[in-house]
Amino acid sequence: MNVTRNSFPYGESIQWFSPEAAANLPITPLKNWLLAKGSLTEKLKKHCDSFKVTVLGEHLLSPLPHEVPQQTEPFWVREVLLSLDGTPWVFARTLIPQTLLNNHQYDFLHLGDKPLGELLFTSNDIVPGKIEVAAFDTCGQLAALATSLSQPVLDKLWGRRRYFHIGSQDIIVSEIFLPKAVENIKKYRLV
Ligand SMILES: C=C(O[C@@H]1C=C(C(=O)O)C=C[C@H]1O)C(=O)O
Repeated sequence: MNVTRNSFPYGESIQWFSPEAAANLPITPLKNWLLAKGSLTEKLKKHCDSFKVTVLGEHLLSPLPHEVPQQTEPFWVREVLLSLDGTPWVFARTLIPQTLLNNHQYDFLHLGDKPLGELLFTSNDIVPGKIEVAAFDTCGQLAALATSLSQPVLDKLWGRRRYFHIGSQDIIVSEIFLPKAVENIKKYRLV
């Protein structure tokens, strides 16, 4: 894996759509992964012996253009790769409002290689919200990341964005399925 923290952030600005409004959603089983409501970490762990979170970078950053409308203050941005048995399957980018960083109930700043989902899905105060979807071009920044991971991008990369409500604040988690994930999900009809 020859990605480095030097290229962080990798995130790419895109228009997200509600699944109902999205054109040409992929067919199942990939569609089911895009719209699954539970922890992606737990879902991925069922399909490997070794699951790993690799942090590509974490920092207070301004959102990408149009990423968080009406918001100007910086967010804590965390980008990771989720790998199954050494192969990256998912690129994830999470935006955490600064006001939540002072919330001592959740230690977002020191997650390290612990999956964020283990925190988000174990608190009754964190409420999963809507899911949006998007398809990233084969010539974009995330496609370049996949290529650098020795995963040629022959088709659009599908991703989803989920909102997690904590009080009046939202954590925004986007997850893009890399070619190897799509290949295995389709080949073995993984659920
Ligand atoms: C939100 C979840 O956490 C996962 C882990 C992440 C991380 O550690 O940064 C980011 C996105 C998710 O794929 C989940 O498991 O559903």
